[in-house]
Amino acid sequence: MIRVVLTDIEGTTSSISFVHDVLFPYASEHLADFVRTQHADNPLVAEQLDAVATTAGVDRGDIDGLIDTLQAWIREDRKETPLKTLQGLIWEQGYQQGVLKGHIYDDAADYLQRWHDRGLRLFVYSSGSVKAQQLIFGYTTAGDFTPYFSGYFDTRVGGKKEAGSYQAILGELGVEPSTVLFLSDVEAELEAAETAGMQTAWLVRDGDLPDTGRFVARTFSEVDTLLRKR
Ligand SMILES: CSCCC(=O)C(=O)COP(=O)(O)O
Ligand SMILES: [Mg+2]
Repeated sequence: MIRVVLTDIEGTTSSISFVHDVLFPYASEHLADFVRTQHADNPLVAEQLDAVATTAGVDRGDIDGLIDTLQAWIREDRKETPLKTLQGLIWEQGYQQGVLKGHIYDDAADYLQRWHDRGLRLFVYSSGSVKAQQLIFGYTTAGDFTPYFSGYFDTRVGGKKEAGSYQAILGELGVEPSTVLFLSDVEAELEAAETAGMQTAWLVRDGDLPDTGRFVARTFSEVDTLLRKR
């Protein structure tokens, strides 16, 4: 029986276009100013810049080079943990100023609440940092959804296409793998979760439905039919 729902964000609870056409451009626009004003005073920012310098082989004192690297990573949609941490800190300002409002599909909003109220435990696993996850769900156009979640996981447990990441999450949750349903729009992530023993549902929000042996759903309402059966 499924007792835990672990959900992806982009393409699953929230639209890809919100992330790519709103969040990423906002981070790109404010990155240089944010890094230049914060890099000396904020230890968390300094730590991320250390990691960018190491990963990219850029001199740590070359702030322009580090900013150029981060801008390239945003364009390439790289899931690098220091970029994701910095993006979360930059988006925080936008959400707090009311410039950003998180997108959540109506059906996701509806069923996250219903599943929580039915006693299922809900967790997030996204490439966005835990802070970014709490912000997108804390400041949605439909209100604050953070009370429904029991916890959040980001790339600090590992990449989303690696089975080891799901094993690490299972270790932290302390539950049987088959009691967890992982929701995502990316097949390689579903495969990794299945390797770790989780059940999965593939959210296909737009376009043709794939011909696959996996459970495929357009909406969380369709996922609910699976939850009620298993
Ligand atoms: C937490 S909102 C921003 C999402 C993000 O930065 C991203 O890269 C999308 O990753 P996901 O794993 O949710 O597809
Ligand atoms: Mg996704």
